[in-house]
Amino acid sequence: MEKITIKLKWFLPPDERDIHLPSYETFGSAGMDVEAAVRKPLPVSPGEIVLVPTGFGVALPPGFELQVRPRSGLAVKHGITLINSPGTIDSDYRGEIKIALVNHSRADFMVRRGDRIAQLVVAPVTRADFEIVVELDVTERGAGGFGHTGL
Ligand SMILES: O=c1ccn([C@H]2C[C@H](O)[C@@H](COP(=O)(O)OP(=O)(O)OP(=O)(O)O)O2)c(=O)[nH]1
Repeated sequence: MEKITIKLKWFLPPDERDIHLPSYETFGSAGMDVEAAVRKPLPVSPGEIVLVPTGFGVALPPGFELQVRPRSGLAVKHGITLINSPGTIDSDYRGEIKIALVNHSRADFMVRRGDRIAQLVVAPVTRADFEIVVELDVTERGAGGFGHTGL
């Protein structure tokens, strides 16, 4: 398994670094769970979007991104997911990473300090240039899409 090192900077003063660094929960986890660095419990009403601080920022090596993804348990049990899923952390971003939660349930949800609210997946980035052509090559699918093979 490939492993890279990511520089991480706390955005919290030393006496508020009780938040755990993002970490893999099991040997085979693809994502590192990330904790909420809220000072006090933060309610998320039905339909509401909140930006939750994580207390840290990173400098990714060029050629990598971090994808911010929902946790399935929070989504299925509480309707809590990410409004921008998957969020993109660019390799040149130097601000605090924030998690854009949305509450799709009919009940209030409370985000508490240290709650594992999302997961971060390290991913390689491939960039592309465009080559302008007059015609695209012919395929069996053609312009079929959006369920044209049936549901
Ligand atoms: O869930 C997220 C998504 C983004 N970001 C930060 C890191 C990312 O590098 C930056 C910009 O994100 P993005 O490119 O998705 O936002 P944009 O709306 O295109 O803004 P910008 O014009 O600043 O690039 O915001 C987060 O902290 N959390």
